[in-house]
Order: sequence, then C-alpha cells, then structure tokens
Amino acid sequence: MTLDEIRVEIDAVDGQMKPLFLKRMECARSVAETKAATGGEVFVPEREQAIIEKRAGDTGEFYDMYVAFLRHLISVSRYYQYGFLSEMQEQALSACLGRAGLDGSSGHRQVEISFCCQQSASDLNLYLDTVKLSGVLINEMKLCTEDGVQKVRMILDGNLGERRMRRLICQLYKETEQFAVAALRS
Ligand SMILES: O=C(O)C(=O)C[C@]1(C(=O)O)C=C[C@@H](O)C=C1
Repeated sequence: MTLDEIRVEIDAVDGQMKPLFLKRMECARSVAETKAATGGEVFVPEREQAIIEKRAGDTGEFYDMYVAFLRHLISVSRYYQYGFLSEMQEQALSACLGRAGLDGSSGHRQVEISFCCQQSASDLNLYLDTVKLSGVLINEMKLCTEDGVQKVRMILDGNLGERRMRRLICQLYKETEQFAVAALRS
C-alpha cells in the first residue's frame, strides 16, 4: 500500500468514527439532563473503571493506548456535561469561595487555585486537557510531588464571572483532591 492509499483508509476510519463520537456526546448531554433533574454527580469513577475493564481487555499491545483513548473520551464527556449544570457550578463556586473566605464578585483578573492528584494515576494530563478545552489560560503553574501525591498550584487568567471559568472551577472542584481557590488576584 502506498502512503496515499493508507491515508485514504485513515480518512475512511475517521469518517466512520465521527458520527459515533457525536452520538456519544449526545448521550452525554442526555446523562447531564438526567443528572440535573436527579442531582447525581457527573464524575462516577466506578462506572469509568467498569467501562475500561469491559472494553480494553482484548486490545492486546494497544491496551495502554486504548485505555488512554477511553479516559480522554470520558473526560471530554464530563467536560461537556458540566456545561449544562449551572446550578452545580454555582454550588461548587460558593462552596470553595466560602471555604476560603473570598468574595467572587470582587474585581479580579486572575484566579489562583490548588489541588492534588495521585502521581500513579496520571490524571494531571487529563486536567490540563480540561483547562485547554475550557479556553481558560494558565498564567503560572507549580507542581511538586511528595509521597506519590502531586500538589498543583495554578494561576488562571480570567474572572469568576466568566462562564468558562465557573465551569472549569466546578469540574476541578468536583474531580480533584483538596481543590481550593487560594486567591483572587487583581
Ligand atoms: O454514566 C455516567 O454516569 C456518565 O456520566 C457517562 C460517563 C461516560 O461518558 O461514559 C461520564 C462520566 C462518568 O464519570 C461516567 C461515565
């Protein structure tokens, strides 16, 4: 097969995957609507583990790559879901601002946050992808690892009044360990 012929095949595969991706995102929307009505959490780690165990077992040499693909796919699904859950966003925001004694309506241009993740689970790359997806820019980032726990500190450009910032803060608050808004910076 020539390179051009292989690329025709890749284009055909991508063409088949696209409607399936769109269909899966439609399902994510329906799940979000159901959860908005019933109050369920977006992030259900045991369900994600079950999906991975059920699907990835027979992928042979591609096991790690297929697991990475599934984890990214599901992380995108979660990101999409949080966008529909404005009540959850508001609750998450007031919980972390209240805990830090901060006033979200104060004038600020940057939001400093901190959270932890397990080094072995390599979740940090997924969270960085989520930040990228949200459109919020990282101005500064510090990472230190102690006893297998990654402690992350980020300064994000933007204001808590922006929808994309509220959605991002909500997702990180719900999914990471020890999430905190450390400061609102002007
Ligand atoms: O099954 C759910 O509860 C979903 O929200 C769907 C889904 C997925 O995209 O597969 C997304 C987030 C959950 O953590 C688990 C699975």
